[in-house]
Amino acid sequence: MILVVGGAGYIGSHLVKDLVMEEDVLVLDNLITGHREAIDQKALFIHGDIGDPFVLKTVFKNYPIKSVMHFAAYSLVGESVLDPQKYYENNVGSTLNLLNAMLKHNVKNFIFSSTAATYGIPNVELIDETIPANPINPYGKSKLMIEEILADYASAYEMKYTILRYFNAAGAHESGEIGEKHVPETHLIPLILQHLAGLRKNISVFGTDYDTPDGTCIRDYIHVTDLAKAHISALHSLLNGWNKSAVYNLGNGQGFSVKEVIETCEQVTGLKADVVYCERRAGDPGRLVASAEKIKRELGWEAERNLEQIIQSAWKWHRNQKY
Ligand SMILES: NC(=O)c1ccc[n+]([C@@H]2O[C@H](COP(=O)([O-])OP(=O)(O)OC[C@H]3O[C@@H](n4cnc5c(N)ncnc54)[C@H](O)[C@@H]3O)[C@@H](O)[C@H]2O)c1
Ligand SMILES: O=c1ccn([C@@H]2O[C@H](COP(=O)(O)OP(=O)(O)O[C@H]3O[C@H](CO)[C@H](O)[C@H](O)[C@H]3O)[C@@H](O)[C@H]2O)c(=O)[nH]1
Repeated sequence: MILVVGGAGYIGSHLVKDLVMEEDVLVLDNLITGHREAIDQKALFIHGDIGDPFVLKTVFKNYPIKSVMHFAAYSLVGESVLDPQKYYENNVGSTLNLLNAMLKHNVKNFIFSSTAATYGIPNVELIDETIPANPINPYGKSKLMIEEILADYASAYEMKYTILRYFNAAGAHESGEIGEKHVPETHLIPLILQHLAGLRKNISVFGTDYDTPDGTCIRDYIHVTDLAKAHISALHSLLNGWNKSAVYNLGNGQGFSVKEVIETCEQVTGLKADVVYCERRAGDPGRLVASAEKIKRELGWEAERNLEQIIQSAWKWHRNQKY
């Protein structure tokens, strides 16, 4: 059985929907930002918090967990600057509880949701895993702290881990049943689509003076189903002992500016966006694009869906929402 912590959230619920096809899955989630109805019915669900040692004891004593996938975290960069305590408590403190409970119950395989925010503002075209981590906000730092703890736990306690540093997750499940539902929503693609669906007056572009061809920020958007598939590859590799502990970027290797994303949303939907140009948002690097060559080389995974397919799947889901 695989324990998916945070499996009621956006990315976790997409992974669960695919993973239940091949494994028994137990979801542990406190539903603080997740949604009960997003959890596939074939998965078991425990409503609880990894900060609670009793919950962890119950889970690890009563279920034959062979591996843990850990999606649970707070992940709003701006909020992490205003309230770092909240981020270090949950993303570091509670995650440490989880790791220690795993050790106590002799569960040694761990897959961790990390982020491109660990790189900070690297001044390179393509970011590969040799670029030194240098996070510039408490969110990115909280993720890097766990990465470092994992390296120490792996050498001291034979824990095996895969760290997956996602770039910009987007898109929805092909079934149209689940999609990106953050409250509040801060991510670019869902905000544009909510605007085009008539739920927001306009879409803001944060900054037009970046050192990029059209002056707006460039990001690497990766389909949530491609992310789910990478987790399943990582799981196979850990369970079959194919690979050592490792850190991998997950991206498409292609960058799109904010303006290009808006244009692609317009093309996909056939609707015209009302765009408002604003000041830069604090802490946004101008360009973040992954090299995902390492995971392709070592695990054979690569992203299969492009920006247009990401937006098409997201739009299919948005149109069915009753807000
Ligand atoms: N969305 C992105 O673009 C992106 C990019 C890089 C990394 N990530 C990371 O991926 C992971 C998932 O992101 P998401 O967008 O699906 O977020 P999300 O908020 O939708 O999902 C997080 C889930 O974890 C649960 N949770 C939080 N704290 C918990 C706790 N202490 N105990 C139990 N459950 C808890 C929440 O209720 C929620 O269901 C996060 O770790 C995030 O930092 C996301
Ligand atoms: O209304 C908006 C919202 C966003 N943007 C811009 O669109 C780009 C993408 O912004 P998102 O908020 O969608 O995503 P981020 O790149 O800020 O952050 C995402 O990727 C990061 C790593 O790169 C972290 O992991 C983080 O958790 C995850 O949400 C940025 O340039 C942002 O300035 C706008 O112009 N207008």
